[in-house]
Amino acid sequence: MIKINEMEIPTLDDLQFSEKKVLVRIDINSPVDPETGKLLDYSRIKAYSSTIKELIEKGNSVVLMSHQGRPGDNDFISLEEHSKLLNKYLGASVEFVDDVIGPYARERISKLKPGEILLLDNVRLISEELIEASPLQHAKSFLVRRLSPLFDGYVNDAFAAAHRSQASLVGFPMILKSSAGRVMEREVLALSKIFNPDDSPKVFVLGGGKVLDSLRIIENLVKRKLADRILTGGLIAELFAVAKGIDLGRDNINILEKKGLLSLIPRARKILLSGGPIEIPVDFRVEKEGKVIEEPSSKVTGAIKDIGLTTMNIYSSFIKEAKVIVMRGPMGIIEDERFREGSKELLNNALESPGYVIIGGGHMISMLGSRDIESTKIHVSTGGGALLLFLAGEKLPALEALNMSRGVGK
Ligand SMILES: Nc1ncnc2c1ncn2[C@@H]1O[C@H](COP(=O)(O)OP(=O)(O)O)[C@@H](O)[C@H]1O
Ligand SMILES: O=C(OP(=O)(O)O)[C@H](O)COP(=O)(O)O
Repeated sequence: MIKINEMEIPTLDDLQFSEKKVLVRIDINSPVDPETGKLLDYSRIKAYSSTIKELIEKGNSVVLMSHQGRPGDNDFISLEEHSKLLNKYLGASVEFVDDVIGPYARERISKLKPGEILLLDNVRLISEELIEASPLQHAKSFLVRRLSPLFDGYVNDAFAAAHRSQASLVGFPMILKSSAGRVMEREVLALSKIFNPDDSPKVFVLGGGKVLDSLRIIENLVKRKLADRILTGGLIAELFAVAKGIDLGRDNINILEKKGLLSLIPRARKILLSGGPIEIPVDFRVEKEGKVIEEPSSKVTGAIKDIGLTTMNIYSSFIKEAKVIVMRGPMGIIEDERFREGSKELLNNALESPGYVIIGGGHMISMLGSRDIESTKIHVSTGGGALLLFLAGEKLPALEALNMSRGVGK
């Protein structure tokens, strides 16, 4: 049992699943090359071997479930490639089922034999999965009602998605005997141990494209006075620049508008006015007429794709002085080799600094590449938004649902 934040979360040790049929929610949502549609990084896929092997070795049959991307985004793809990689890293057969709750999936699950492993297709193909609702509401979803009768138990190992109150993450623990998986257990225990709110200076490096997540994280960090500096990059940096009254030029404003982000400007402005320790880039690396140039944030005319050199130096000086550095979300469009330098530079400075580094998020983890990170001064989390919200002290719905699940189920 994990006891944390007044919660008691069952682990695999508490439920001792053996010779059962177990639904396992993992998070193998991974960066995708927008040109080829192929996966760019396998870190999350590799992470789940221990949980799956432990269940199989006890004679259980396992059905894996995950999301990939979001409908409408170019990384919203089927999990077929993921199943081949799971097969490779597990060293066991993982059968891909191109269905989620339909008759074929249910038929195949009902015929599972001990030791067999299935991977269902992208759970966000089911529209109700994208609804944020309570565990009890999601317990009544088609997803939960169609699948839960087929299983003896449910394991949630998707720490990286634990901040989402979505059906596959919070509904099943209301019906089935449930536990955290080993990835979830390790992340929660490790982060609770290493993250001491009193350690300072604490520098957060927040970038990426999930601006709503980042705003929620920054509001928590500022409210709880957990950050000594918040260095922004990616789209969140652009939002704060506009909130500060900086004109980023029509191209960049159009991108923010197209993504529905301009309505978030008042929230960003409120954070700035409250004295939040927010740093925004003083220059950007932009693409203009096919060329890559650097422009000061006060005179941007090209399409912003990364932070600029002066900003890299300023941010690096903060990082070098930090006792703890938390990084989530890249500084630029790292899928394009030309716009990786900002993220790479800050990551290198963090790893070379005397501070303790916590890095998370599918894209930022991919920046580690094959670097040897066995050092004791870094924690690589599978989570990005989930990691930051957990560190910021916010309740994670998936953990809350597991806490509520004690005593539930057959
Ligand atoms: N300036 C930018 N404009 C548009 N997209 C950006 C920008 N900087 C970074 N991104 C995008 O952010 C995405 C990663 O964001 P996110 O998913 O929040 O990171 P993580 O996976 O590390 O949590 C990448 O696809 C990247 O292309
Ligand atoms: O990649 C994830 O989050 P992250 O981008 O914060 O690392 C999780 O899989 C959650 O994905 P979502 O943000 O589409 O719900």
